[in-house]
Amino acid sequence: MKIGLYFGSFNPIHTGHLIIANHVAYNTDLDKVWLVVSPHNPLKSSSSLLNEHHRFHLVELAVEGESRLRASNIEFSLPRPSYTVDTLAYLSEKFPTQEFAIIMGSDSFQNISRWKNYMHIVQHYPIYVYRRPGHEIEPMYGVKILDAPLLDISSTVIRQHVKDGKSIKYLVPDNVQQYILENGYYR
Ligand SMILES: Nc1ncnc2c1ncn2[C@@H]1O[C@H](COP(=O)(O)OP(=O)(O)OP(=O)(O)O)[C@@H](O)[C@H]1O
Ligand SMILES: O=C(O)c1ccc[n+]([C@@H]2O[C@H](COP(=O)([O-])O)[C@@H](O)[C@H]2O)c1
Repeated sequence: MKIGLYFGSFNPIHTGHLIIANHVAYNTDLDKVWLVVSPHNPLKSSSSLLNEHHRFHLVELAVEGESRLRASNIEFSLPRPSYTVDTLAYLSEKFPTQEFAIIMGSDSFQNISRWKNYMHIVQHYPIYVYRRPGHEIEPMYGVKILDAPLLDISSTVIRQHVKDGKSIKYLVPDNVQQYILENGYYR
Protein backbone atom coordinates (compact mmCIF):
# COMPACT_ATOMS: atom_id res chain seq x y z
CA MET A 1 0.00 0.00 0.00
CA LYS A 2 1.14 3.57 -0.75
CA ILE A 3 0.81 5.95 2.16
CA GLY A 4 1.16 9.73 1.96
CA LEU A 5 2.64 11.24 5.10
CA TYR A 6 1.28 14.70 5.68
CA PHE A 7 3.43 16.21 8.43
CA GLY A 8 2.32 19.30 10.26
CA SER A 9 1.97 21.20 13.48
CA PHE A 10 -1.82 21.25 12.92
CA ASN A 11 -2.14 24.10 15.44
CA PRO A 12 -5.05 23.63 14.80
CA ILE A 13 -6.06 21.45 11.84
CA HIS A 14 -8.14 23.44 9.33
CA THR A 15 -10.31 22.83 6.28
CA GLY A 16 -7.32 23.55 3.99
CA HIS A 17 -5.38 20.62 5.47
CA LEU A 18 -8.42 18.37 5.03
CA ILE A 19 -9.08 19.42 1.43
CA ILE A 20 -5.41 18.75 0.63
CA ALA A 21 -5.34 15.34 2.36
CA ASN A 22 -8.59 14.33 0.69
CA HIS A 23 -7.41 15.56 -2.71
CA VAL A 24 -4.27 13.45 -2.46
CA ALA A 25 -6.11 10.39 -1.15
CA TYR A 26 -8.59 10.40 -4.05
CA ASN A 27 -6.65 11.91 -6.98
CA THR A 28 -3.17 10.38 -6.90
CA ASP A 29 -1.64 6.91 -6.80
CA LEU A 30 -1.56 7.07 -2.98
CA ASP A 31 -4.10 4.91 -1.14
CA LYS A 32 -4.12 6.56 2.25
CA VAL A 33 -2.95 9.74 3.95
CA TRP A 34 -1.66 9.85 7.50
CA LEU A 35 -1.79 13.28 9.11
CA VAL A 36 1.30 13.16 11.31
CA VAL A 37 1.14 15.64 14.17
CA SER A 38 4.61 17.05 14.87
CA PRO A 39 5.08 17.99 18.52
CA HIS A 40 7.66 20.58 17.52
CA ASN A 41 8.70 21.79 14.05
CA PRO A 42 12.48 22.43 14.26
CA LEU A 43 12.06 25.72 12.35
CA LYS A 44 9.15 27.17 14.35
CA SER A 45 8.90 28.71 17.81
CA SER A 46 6.83 26.55 20.16
CA SER A 47 5.37 29.47 22.14
CA SER A 48 1.94 29.55 20.43
CA LEU A 49 1.69 25.76 20.25
CA LEU A 50 -1.28 24.04 21.83
CA ASN A 51 -0.33 20.88 23.72
CA GLU A 52 0.36 18.11 21.18
CA HIS A 53 -2.24 15.72 22.66
CA HIS A 54 -4.96 18.35 22.18
CA ARG A 55 -3.78 19.03 18.59
CA PHE A 56 -3.80 15.30 17.90
CA HIS A 57 -7.32 14.94 19.29
CA LEU A 58 -8.53 17.73 17.01
CA VAL A 59 -7.04 15.88 14.01
CA GLU A 60 -8.78 12.69 15.13
CA LEU A 61 -12.09 14.53 15.32
CA ALA A 62 -11.51 16.05 11.87
CA VAL A 63 -10.92 12.72 10.09
CA GLU A 64 -13.61 10.77 11.95
CA GLY A 65 -15.43 8.43 9.55
CA GLU A 66 -13.08 9.05 6.56
CA SER A 67 -11.48 5.72 5.79
CA ARG A 68 -8.58 7.03 3.69
CA LEU A 69 -7.39 9.59 6.26
CA ARG A 70 -5.77 8.78 9.58
CA ALA A 71 -4.39 10.83 12.47
CA SER A 72 -0.91 9.75 13.56
CA ASN A 73 0.91 10.53 16.79
CA ILE A 74 3.99 8.56 15.81
CA GLU A 75 6.33 11.51 16.48
CA PHE A 76 5.21 11.80 20.12
CA SER A 77 7.54 8.98 21.12
CA LEU A 78 10.50 10.27 19.06
CA PRO A 79 13.12 12.86 20.12
CA ARG A 80 12.29 16.61 19.86
CA PRO A 81 12.34 18.71 17.77
CA SER A 82 10.68 16.53 15.14
CA TYR A 83 13.15 15.98 12.30
CA THR A 84 11.27 14.48 9.38
CA VAL A 85 14.23 12.41 8.18
CA ASP A 86 14.32 10.61 11.55
CA THR A 87 10.59 9.94 11.51
CA LEU A 88 10.86 8.55 7.97
CA ALA A 89 13.67 6.20 9.03
CA TYR A 90 11.61 5.02 11.99
CA LEU A 91 8.49 4.44 9.87
CA SER A 92 10.35 2.64 7.10
CA GLU A 93 11.83 0.27 9.68
CA LYS A 94 8.55 -0.26 11.53
CA PHE A 95 6.48 -0.82 8.35
CA PRO A 96 8.94 -2.39 5.87
CA THR A 97 6.24 -3.48 3.41
CA GLN A 98 4.61 -0.05 3.04
CA GLU A 99 5.65 2.57 0.51
CA PHE A 100 5.79 6.05 1.94
CA ALA A 101 5.53 9.42 0.19
CA ILE A 102 5.46 12.94 1.61
CA ILE A 103 2.83 15.65 1.17
CA MET A 104 3.57 19.30 1.88
CA GLY A 105 2.52 22.84 1.00
CA SER A 106 4.69 24.95 -1.31
CA ASP A 107 5.71 27.18 1.65
CA SER A 108 7.25 24.15 3.38
CA PHE A 109 8.90 23.06 0.14
CA GLN A 110 10.49 26.51 -0.23
CA ASN A 111 12.31 25.84 3.05
CA ILE A 112 13.27 22.24 2.46
CA SER A 113 16.96 22.98 1.96
CA ARG A 114 17.03 23.99 5.65
CA TRP A 115 15.74 20.59 6.79
CA LYS A 116 18.04 18.01 8.35
CA ASN A 117 19.46 15.68 5.63
CA TYR A 118 17.04 17.05 3.05
CA MET A 119 18.93 15.51 0.13
CA HIS A 120 18.29 12.07 1.60
CA ILE A 121 14.57 12.88 1.80
CA VAL A 122 14.25 14.19 -1.77
CA GLN A 123 16.25 11.29 -3.18
CA HIS A 124 14.40 8.50 -1.37
CA TYR A 125 10.77 9.60 -1.03
CA PRO A 126 8.26 10.83 -3.63
CA ILE A 127 7.07 14.32 -2.67
CA TYR A 128 3.66 15.79 -3.52
CA VAL A 129 3.48 19.57 -3.23
CA TYR A 130 0.21 21.47 -2.84
CA ARG A 131 0.55 25.07 -4.06
CA ARG A 132 -0.16 27.79 -1.53
CA PRO A 133 -1.10 31.42 -2.31
CA GLY A 134 2.02 33.63 -2.24
CA HIS A 135 4.41 30.66 -2.42
CA GLU A 136 5.15 29.96 -6.07
CA ILE A 137 7.82 27.30 -6.59
CA GLU A 138 9.86 25.79 -9.38
CA PRO A 139 9.52 22.00 -9.55
CA MET A 140 12.84 20.53 -8.35
CA TYR A 141 14.05 17.11 -7.25
CA GLY A 142 11.27 15.44 -9.25
CA VAL A 143 8.48 16.62 -6.95
CA LYS A 144 4.90 16.28 -8.15
CA ILE A 145 2.99 19.54 -8.02
CA LEU A 146 -0.71 18.90 -7.45
CA ASP A 147 -3.24 20.49 -9.76
CA ALA A 148 -5.88 21.69 -7.31
CA PRO A 149 -7.61 24.91 -6.25
CA LEU A 150 -5.57 27.31 -4.08
CA LEU A 151 -6.71 27.60 -0.47
CA ASP A 152 -6.08 30.79 1.45
CA ILE A 153 -6.55 29.30 4.95
CA SER A 154 -3.98 29.04 7.72
CA SER A 155 -3.81 27.96 11.35
CA THR A 156 -2.43 31.42 12.19
CA VAL A 157 -5.64 33.09 11.00
CA ILE A 158 -7.77 30.60 12.93
CA ARG A 159 -5.83 31.22 16.15
CA GLN A 160 -6.21 34.98 15.63
CA HIS A 161 -9.95 34.70 14.94
CA VAL A 162 -10.49 32.74 18.15
CA LYS A 163 -8.47 35.28 20.10
CA ASP A 164 -10.54 38.12 18.59
CA GLY A 165 -13.81 36.32 19.27
CA LYS A 166 -14.53 35.96 15.52
CA SER A 167 -16.24 32.95 13.97
CA ILE A 168 -14.17 30.04 12.65
CA LYS A 169 -17.19 28.26 11.19
CA TYR A 170 -16.33 26.54 7.86
CA LEU A 171 -12.60 27.23 8.40
CA VAL A 172 -12.48 24.10 10.56
CA PRO A 173 -14.95 21.17 10.75
CA ASP A 174 -17.93 21.77 13.06
CA ASN A 175 -16.80 19.21 15.65
CA VAL A 176 -13.31 20.78 15.74
CA GLN A 177 -14.80 24.26 16.17
CA GLN A 178 -17.00 23.04 19.00
CA TYR A 179 -14.10 21.33 20.80
CA ILE A 180 -11.82 24.39 20.48
CA LEU A 181 -14.47 26.76 21.83
CA GLU A 182 -15.68 24.45 24.62
CA ASN A 183 -12.14 23.96 25.90
CA GLY A 184 -11.08 27.58 25.57
CA TYR A 185 -8.11 26.82 23.29
CA TYR A 186 -6.28 29.77 21.62
CA ARG A 187 -8.09 32.42 23.68
N1 LIG B 1 -3.80 26.62 2.73
C1 LIG B 1 -2.78 25.78 2.48
N2 LIG B 1 -2.38 25.51 1.20
C2 LIG B 1 -1.36 24.66 0.95
N3 LIG B 1 -0.64 24.01 1.91
C3 LIG B 1 -0.99 24.24 3.18
C4 LIG B 1 -2.06 25.12 3.54
N4 LIG B 1 -2.16 25.13 4.90
C5 LIG B 1 -1.20 24.33 5.35
N5 LIG B 1 -0.49 23.79 4.35
C6 LIG B 1 0.63 22.83 4.45
O1 LIG B 1 0.28 21.86 5.40
C7 LIG B 1 1.41 21.46 6.18
C8 LIG B 1 1.14 21.65 7.65
O2 LIG B 1 0.86 23.01 7.84
P1 LIG B 1 0.73 23.70 9.26
O3 LIG B 1 0.18 22.74 10.25
O4 LIG B 1 1.97 24.42 9.61
O5 LIG B 1 -0.43 24.77 8.93
P2 LIG B 1 -0.31 26.31 8.67
O6 LIG B 1 -1.68 26.77 8.31
O7 LIG B 1 0.80 26.59 7.72
O8 LIG B 1 0.08 26.82 10.14
P3 LIG B 1 0.61 28.22 10.70
O9 LIG B 1 -0.32 29.29 10.16
O10 LIG B 1 0.50 28.04 12.19
O11 LIG B 1 2.04 28.37 10.23
C9 LIG B 1 2.58 22.32 5.67
O12 LIG B 1 3.29 21.53 4.71
C10 LIG B 1 1.90 23.49 4.98
O13 LIG B 1 2.69 23.98 3.91
O1 LIG C 1 13.30 17.79 9.46
C1 LIG C 1 13.45 19.03 9.50
O2 LIG C 1 14.57 19.57 9.59
C2 LIG C 1 12.22 19.89 9.44
C3 LIG C 1 12.30 21.28 9.40
C4 LIG C 1 11.12 22.03 9.34
C5 LIG C 1 9.87 21.39 9.32
N1 LIG C 1 9.85 20.05 9.37
C6 LIG C 1 8.55 19.37 9.43
O3 LIG C 1 7.65 19.88 8.48
C7 LIG C 1 6.32 19.68 8.93
C8 LIG C 1 5.51 20.91 8.64
O4 LIG C 1 5.70 21.82 9.66
P1 LIG C 1 4.60 22.92 10.00
O5 LIG C 1 4.95 23.39 11.38
O6 LIG C 1 4.79 23.96 8.94
O7 LIG C 1 3.28 22.26 9.97
C9 LIG C 1 6.44 19.32 10.41
O8 LIG C 1 6.22 17.97 10.54
C10 LIG C 1 7.86 19.65 10.75
O9 LIG C 1 8.41 18.87 11.77
C11 LIG C 1 10.97 19.30 9.41
